[in-house]
Amino acid sequence: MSNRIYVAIDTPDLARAQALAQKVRHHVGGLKLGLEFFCAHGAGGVREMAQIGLPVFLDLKLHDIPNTVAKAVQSLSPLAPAILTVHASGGRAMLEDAKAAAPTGTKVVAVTMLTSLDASDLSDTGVVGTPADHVRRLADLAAEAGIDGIVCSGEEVAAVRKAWPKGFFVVPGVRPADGVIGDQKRVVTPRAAVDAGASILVIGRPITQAEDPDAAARAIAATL
Ligand SMILES: O=c1ccn([C@@H]2O[C@H](COP(=O)(O)O)[C@@H](O)[C@H]2O)c(=O)[nH]1
Repeated sequence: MSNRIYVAIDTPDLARAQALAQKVRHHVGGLKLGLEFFCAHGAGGVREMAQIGLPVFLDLKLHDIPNTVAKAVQSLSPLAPAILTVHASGGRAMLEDAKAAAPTGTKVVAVTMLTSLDASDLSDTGVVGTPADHVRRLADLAAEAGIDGIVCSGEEVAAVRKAWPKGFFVVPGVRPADGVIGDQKRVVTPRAAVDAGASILVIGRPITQAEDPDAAARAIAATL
């Protein structure tokens, strides 16, 4: 893949989202639209952003009973996103039904453990074991369910790729060495994520909050 960076366009403002995407379009490989954007603009907003000409990653992290998730995936199908997320913890049947409902060209990837969580957060939710154990368990489940790949942090991706060489690994929680970490907890640099086996990197604020987003995207791309 020529450019592994998907820029997270996290804003409810359509004009700002379009302007940001236009600014960085030559130095990223795709646009990631999440809940903040989708709740404000829905399918129409996604279509507007698709006109920029980059692959669209719809990061809606669907998580519900299998029938509801499958119907949601069907409703999103006309948008033909390049990538769509569901939560791995929705379980085997939900993952299987989500994949079955998705268009052929859409990669369905399962979020394992959010990069904003650490070992202590995991324990707060009653999960026993380390983040690496938890991610590995959910990655195995996703692979068995026929999902295309997973979302995990750069700290786990090498181990899961070893067990699932053909998987598609999405890594958010990516920060340049001098970057502001903010609410993320399991963080690696862009270079470290790629070296560990990330298929694509999701990078938001280090680009979108930079004084010059295009220069920030270009500088990160140059490290890869
Ligand atoms: O585990 C996850 C899953 C998704 N995300 C999303 O990625 C971006 C990261 O934005 P930054 O500004 O680079 O922190 C954001 O849209 C999240 O919803 C994640 O961070 N971690």
